[in-house]
Amino acid sequence: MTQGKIYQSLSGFYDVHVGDKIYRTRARGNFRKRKITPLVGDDVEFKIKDQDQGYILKILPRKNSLVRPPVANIDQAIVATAAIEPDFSSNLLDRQLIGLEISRIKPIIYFTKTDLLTKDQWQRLSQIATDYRAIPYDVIFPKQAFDDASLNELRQLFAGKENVIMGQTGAGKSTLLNHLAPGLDLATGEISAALNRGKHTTRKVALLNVNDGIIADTPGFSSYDTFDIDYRQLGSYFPEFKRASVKCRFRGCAHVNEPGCEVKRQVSAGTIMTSRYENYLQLYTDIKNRKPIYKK
Ligand SMILES: Nc1nc2c(ncn2[C@@H]2O[C@H](COP(=O)(O)OP(=O)(O)OP(=O)(O)O)[C@@H](O)[C@H]2O)c(=O)[nH]1
Ligand SMILES: [Zn+2]
Repeated sequence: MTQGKIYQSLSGFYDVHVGDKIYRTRARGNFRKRKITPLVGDDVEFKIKDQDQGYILKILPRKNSLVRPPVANIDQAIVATAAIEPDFSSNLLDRQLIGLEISRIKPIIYFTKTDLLTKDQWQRLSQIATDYRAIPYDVIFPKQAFDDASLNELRQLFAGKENVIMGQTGAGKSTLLNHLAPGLDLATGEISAALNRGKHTTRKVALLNVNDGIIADTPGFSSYDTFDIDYRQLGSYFPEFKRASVKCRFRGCAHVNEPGCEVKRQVSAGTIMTSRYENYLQLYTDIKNRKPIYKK
């Protein structure tokens, strides 16, 4: 039996890396019966069949896993966030951040396409970056597209870790990775102007070795599922709400209609972003009113 890590998954095959060697494996039939799908990032035990082929026998316990993108054992996530083209969406960013908080994966927000901003847009977006930094999140807002300072900051943050890069289709994930590690030469796509939708250049999830770290490039997405959490827990996935809530008058304050709510006070005072609070209320209502999922 040999141990390795799944770097890539394609049509039922899993490429398992052991040092420099790659084995093309399949999962054994009983995984399917037990409804277990191996994920990119999984550490597995497998049996070598021929020289470079094999069967996965066992998936080792996962530290964590994400549904979208489907990866396992991730330390931190680079959230590629378009400043423009497509327009910055605080709702999309906050949803990604909440998903990561739920999975206990550290987010790093990287703004792309800051070079395309007009002066006014630049001021608005760089203020937004500052506000996210205060939450606090690691935020990289490049002065020039792919300047050395931003790339080096990112390289330092992800060295020695297992990372994932995520973000809306067309956000610039593959382009960013190509700048980080020019040897990768990943395909990138022009955004279709007519549809204003990305072309979905990246079709699969794959791990790449980049500057002493591992990174998963992932396909973009256009929508998000709602989260599998209790609506009363939602506030705890907003670090700045969680911090403020110790000063709310009521324990278990939902920060909606309660008097003496510190979160609402800080929204009025401008120390909590209004957009974050609005996104919170919207999600809170969505999750609260969600139809129960009946198990068959
Ligand atoms: N001006 C500018 N263009 C960028 C930047 N980043 C990406 N682009 C362009 O945006 C388009 C989409 O970039 P991709 O890297 O393919 O985007 P992606 O997020 O990997 O997209 P999917 O693979 O579909 O998920 C390409 O035409 C890139 O050249 C940037 O910082 N500045
Ligand atoms: Zn409150």
